[in-house]
Parts: sequence; C-alpha cells; structure tokens
Amino acid sequence: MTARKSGGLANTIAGETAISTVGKEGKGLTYRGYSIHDLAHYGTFEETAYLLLYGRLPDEDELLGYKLKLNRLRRLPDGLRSLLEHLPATMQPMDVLRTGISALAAFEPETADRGPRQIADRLLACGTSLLLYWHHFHTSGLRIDTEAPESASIAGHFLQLLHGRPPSELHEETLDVSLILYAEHEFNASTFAARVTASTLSDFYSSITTGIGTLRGPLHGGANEAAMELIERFTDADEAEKGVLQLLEQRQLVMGFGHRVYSISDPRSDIIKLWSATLSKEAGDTRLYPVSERIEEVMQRERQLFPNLDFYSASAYRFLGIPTDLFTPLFVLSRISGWSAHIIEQREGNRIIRPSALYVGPEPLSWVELADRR
Ligand SMILES: CC(=O)SCCNC(=O)CCNC(=O)[C@H](O)C(C)(C)COP(=O)(O)OP(=O)(O)OC[C@H]1O[C@@H](n2cnc3c(N)ncnc32)[C@H](O)[C@@H]1OP(=O)(O)O
Ligand SMILES: O=C([O-])CC(=O)C(=O)O
Repeated sequence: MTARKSGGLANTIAGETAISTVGKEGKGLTYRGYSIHDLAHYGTFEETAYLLLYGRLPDEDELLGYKLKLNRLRRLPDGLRSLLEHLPATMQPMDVLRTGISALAAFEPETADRGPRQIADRLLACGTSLLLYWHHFHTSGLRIDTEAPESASIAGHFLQLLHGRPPSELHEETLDVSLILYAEHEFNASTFAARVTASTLSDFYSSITTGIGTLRGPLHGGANEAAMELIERFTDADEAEKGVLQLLEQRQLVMGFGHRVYSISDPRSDIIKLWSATLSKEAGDTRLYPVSERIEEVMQRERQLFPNLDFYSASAYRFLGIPTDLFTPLFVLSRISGWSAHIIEQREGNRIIRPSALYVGPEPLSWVELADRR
C-alpha cells in the first residue's frame, strides 16, 4: 500500500454543497446536475451563471430578461472610474480587480435592498468594464465607453472592449465556453476561502475579494498565466520536450498540470483543447499548439500527469489576442458566479467555519525577563 501524502486538507470532506460535484470516477463534473459537456455544448455563460445563482436553468423569457439586465449593469460609478485612473499603471490586473471590487462596495454597499444575487449580477456585468477601463486608460490614455451596446454577451463585451471592435462568432463562442468551464468547481481553494469569510457573517464583497486573493496564486488560478509563460519559452516542440524534461529533473512544477481531485483527467481540459486547436488552425499557428501538445505528451509519459483547465486555456486566450496578465482576471470574471452561489449557500445553513489544529509547538515555557533573553 502506498502512503498517502498528508496536509492541505486532502481527502477531507469540509462541508456539503448542492452546487457542483467534482471528480466522480476521477474525471466527472456537473453544475447543479448538468454535465459540463452539455453546458459547454448547448449552453451559454449567462445561462450557466443563472443556473448557479438562481438554482435552475432560465426559460427563454427569463434568459432574455437576464441578459438585458446584465447589459444595463455595465456602467461604472464616476467615482470608481476616477479611482481606476489613479491606480498605478504597473499594478497587477488581479490587484486592480480586487481593489476595484472592494471600492465598489463603498459606492454600492450590501444592504437589505441590495442583496447577494443583485450584487453578483452587478459584478458579472461590470467586472469587464472595471478591468478594461483601467487597462485602456493606463496603456493608451483612453477613457473607454464601457457600455458597448453592440455585444449582447459577457464574452462579446470583453472582447469588444479589449480590441475596440466586435469579435468574430468563433472568438466570442470560444471565450463564452471558457467562461462556462471556469464558472464553478466545488470546494476549490478560492471558493472555500470565500465561504470561510461568508461564514463569519461578513459582507458579500469581502467574501468575493477573499476569493480573488486566493485565486491569484500560481497553484490555483494564476496557473493559466504561468502555463503561457512556460509555453512561450519554446520555439518548437522538440525544444519544449527538452525544456520540460529538464524541469522535471530539477523537480520543478510544470504549470497547468495535475489536480487535487481529478485522478484520470480534467474533463474541462478536453473541451478547451478542442477550441484551442480550432483557433490554432484559424491563426495558421505552427508553434504554440504543437508545443502545448508535446508538453502534454511528455507529462503523460514521464509523470502520468494530465493537463488541467488552465493549460489549454492559455493558448486559446493567446489566439484570442488576450494579454497574458488578463488571463487570471478572466477566471475571476467567470468564477464570480460560482463564488456567489457558494456564499449564498453558506449563508443559508451557516455555522462559522473554524477547524481545529494539531498543536506541534513547544510545551509550556517559563517567562524570561527582557534583560535575561539572548
Ligand atoms: C483551475 C485550477 O486551479 S487547476 C490547478 C492549477 N494549478 C497548477 O496547474 C499548478 C501545478 N500543479 C500543482 O501544483 C498541483 O498538481 C496542484 C496544486 C494542482 C495539486 O496539488 P496536490 O494535490 O497537493 O498535488 P501533490 O503535490 O500531492 O502531487 C502529487 C505528486 O505529483 C507531483 N506534481 C503534481 N503536479 C505537478 C506538476 N504540475 N508538475 C510536476 N509535478 C507535479 C507533485 O510534486 C507530487 O510529487 P511527490 O509526491 O514526489 O512530491
Ligand atoms: O478545484 C480545484 O482545486 C481547482 C480548480 O480546478 C478550479 O478551481 O477550477
């Protein structure tokens, strides 16, 4: 029998949820009972967000109404725009999102009349505006109009604001699928952290900013940016093979591979990989996709490790013309839906989350006067 690695709350059931299941048979994923394959194939991100937040799929009228509502919520308060203008141009976009959402709490605090679902919808709608208003102001001095009425979806809104023109159908659909895949994932680190904050009866915005801070790290959401940095190091597949073998020899992590709960594969990776392959063909790419596939082959052969969602999301995002430092913020713009559903669920059956620790420190010591310490 192989000894199980301890720590990190691995294999620990930390609570109940009806929002999603992860890792059934080492590879499955459902959101409120619907398979990720069906959601990505037939659904849209707006339908997925509605499902997560309101507990069921919307009917046709509800979906239309929901999309119109989100479109109306894209505008930023003047004070927030001014704050974004005063943030440093060198700031990490993840920090801009965390700071901007935190500041929105001052303009539109949670109250009895402005509840969690309303704030979640507002954040889903204006997160793109906030991020890209800052981005354009600091890269080209432009004060963009964040309402861009031509694009009906969040994916379209993002690509239109980023590039200043409406996206192609293929590009909008790819980003839409990516947002569906990133929306929810049970008790991952950022969601769990958000639930811990919610369990103290803190406000909604504090729980969301907790989630952002936790997602930022490269072992979690930050892995899509780290994967891109790795892939772009190599000029061709053979060079990638050598480079990855070297990393493994040095016992370094290859970002975008492995997972705490999946043991066979990450079902989301196969889906985004197909979209990345399509975009690679469209772009006439002969480097990024072949390099990515070779890294996947090497990791499978050498370590039996599979790509997680972050790995092929990286090349897909690059083909959409998205700068690397906006990759993890895009994860936030989607995961706000899952975090929000969990915060609401946590509040419904709340008990403060406060586990116990096994004490491994010194036995009781005698007090030493200041003058006697060395
Ligand atoms: C959307 C998401 O957030 S998905 C996760 C994104 N994160 C990444 O891609 C970062 C790279 N991956 C990792 O660091 C890990 O696989 C995690 C954080 C995802 C999971 O961590 P854990 O469940 O603690 O994995 P654990 O450390 O037990 O892995 C088992 C073994 O595989 C190795 N391993 C796991 N992932 C990798 C990797 N990406 N590259 C190289 N080796 C790896 C570990 O070093 C460990 O080896 P050891 O037993 O010799 O120490
Ligand atoms: O579940 C996890 O540990 C990480 C992950 O894949 C996600 O949050 O999407």
